[in-house]
Amino acid sequence: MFGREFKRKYALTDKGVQNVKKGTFWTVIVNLVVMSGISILYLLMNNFVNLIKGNQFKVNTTTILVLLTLFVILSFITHLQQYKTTYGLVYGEVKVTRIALAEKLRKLPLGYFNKKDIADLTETIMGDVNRMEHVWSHVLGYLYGSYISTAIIAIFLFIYDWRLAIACLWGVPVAFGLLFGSRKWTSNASEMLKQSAIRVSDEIQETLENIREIRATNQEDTYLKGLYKKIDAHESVMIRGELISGIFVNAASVIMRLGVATTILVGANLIVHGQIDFMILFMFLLVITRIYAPFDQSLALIAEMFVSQVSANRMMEIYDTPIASGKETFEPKGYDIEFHHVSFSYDNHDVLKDVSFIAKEGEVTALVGPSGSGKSTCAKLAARLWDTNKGSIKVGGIDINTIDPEVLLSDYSMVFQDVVLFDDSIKENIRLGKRDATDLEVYKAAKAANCDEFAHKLPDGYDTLIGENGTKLSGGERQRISIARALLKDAPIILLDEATASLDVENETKVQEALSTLLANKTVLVIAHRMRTVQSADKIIVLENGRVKEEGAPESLYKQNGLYHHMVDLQSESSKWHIDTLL
Ligand SMILES: Nc1ncnc2c1ncn2[C@@H]1O[C@H](COP(=O)(O)OP(=O)(O)OP(=O)(O)O)[C@@H](O)[C@H]1O
Repeated sequence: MFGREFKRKYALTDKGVQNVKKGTFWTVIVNLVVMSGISILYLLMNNFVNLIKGNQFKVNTTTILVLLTLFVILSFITHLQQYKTTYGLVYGEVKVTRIALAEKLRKLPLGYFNKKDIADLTETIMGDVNRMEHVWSHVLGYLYGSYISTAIIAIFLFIYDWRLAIACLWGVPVAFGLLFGSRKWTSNASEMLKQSAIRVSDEIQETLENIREIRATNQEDTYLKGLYKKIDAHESVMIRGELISGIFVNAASVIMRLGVATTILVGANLIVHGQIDFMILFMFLLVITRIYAPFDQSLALIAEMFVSQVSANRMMEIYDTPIASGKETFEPKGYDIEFHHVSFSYDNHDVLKDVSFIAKEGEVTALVGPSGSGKSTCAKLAARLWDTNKGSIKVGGIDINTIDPEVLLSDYSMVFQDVVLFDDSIKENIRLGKRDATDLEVYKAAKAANCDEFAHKLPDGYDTLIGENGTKLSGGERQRISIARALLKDAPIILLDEATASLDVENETKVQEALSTLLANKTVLVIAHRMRTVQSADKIIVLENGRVKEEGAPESLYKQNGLYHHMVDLQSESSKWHIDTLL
């Protein structure tokens, strides 16, 4: 009952399954103890009937008082245990699950995030885990405990009088059958609700992120109208979902309660024919109230369980996605990067086709080519941010697909176009390059990347908080922090994707100096649109439509009169034109 399938179905950890087992056990005990209270009521009623008939009490009052006291004590202890095991332990499960999901996401290949949007993943870690928390604490133990205790009580009832037992219990399987039959509708409604909630939060996120552009283009009304439309749609889906589960839960509850009527009918019939006496019917009616009580609550819980299945499936999908794994040691012979017939596509969009080249250690290799030709993709593949579809990439003779990405990346310094900064101080953002770096090392790298110039103008210098993704800084300042980070890391492989694109000429010259110290004797792969930044490279690879079109040293390549030649000429033409028109 509580095996692997159960664990997967409710996205539980091993400890979580153990806790549900404990919760179930104590729910069974609670239900049986409560049921034993009914025997005391039965004894009291029996005494009362004897009193009316003018007979002696069957059980004396002291015994009944002792039983009552025992019942109260047992009830208190068992309810307390049930509370502790069901509600208390589950909070640990929530924390462990959130950490496990975040840890898994950290190890997933970038391709996974291409298919999922961030609002969706946030909804899983926060919303879905919250929903499951309620199922783990309030539903599973209670439901499974009620199944088991009812089965035990049903066996006793059947032994006592099978006719009354059937009259009393027939409604239970029918009500549950109806709910299980409605599962498809409730699950669909829940999935639709989740999707519409994600659409609303996506829209809100997009509006907030692009607020400047929306204002600049006077699109506030259009955006707000779109948002209101999505909120309205979400409300309708929510009402429809509540209605569907409400209809089925109430119908099931009514069916189950019909059991009271049939028990009275069958019991009265049996009394009339002298087959049972009134006290037996009375006992069955007492038992019914206790059997129905947990099931009545269970009907609503089952509906919640179906709905929660959507959340559990979404969590399991993250758990089940294979991570980019590999060996934990990386001992290459040198740091040459070799692309061997590499092909790659994002989903079904072919981007690189049979690309082969070598970026040698101690040299600067530049990737150039028209926009969209696959330059950045090559850099991302070289760092195993994505895995190749065909061919291989070797560093120092070792296929990088066989190395754990985290281990591999410790040998890379990267400065990409889209700089990522955290809402922390400038100093801590730079220290990300080398966790154990001293303040002095951080300042040295910062100075080399020309961060001094802007950091000293800020109120708290290097301790100034820079806002989410560095919103309080300019593009060039953000890029200099990213370069300082790379300088601090000082790894043997350097990937620079438009590293100095956001800098003005003065800053670019200074940062280039710092970069040239960093680049000495390393394997450097540079992507640049501006041809003058790659003219000092040792080798240039020209990409066109995902294929290597030309390859060689800048001067000899220029002489070939091919695409590179054309690009260099075009850029010097356009810069002349730009200056002329400005003048
Ligand atoms: N994450 C992604 N998901 C889907 N397609 C992508 C993704 N990243 C890039 N692409 C597509 O892959 C192709 C190559 O992109 P890439 O960024 O490698 O080109 P690039 O040569 O670096 O371009 P640019 O010079 O404009 O930066 C483009 O058509 C782009 O639309």
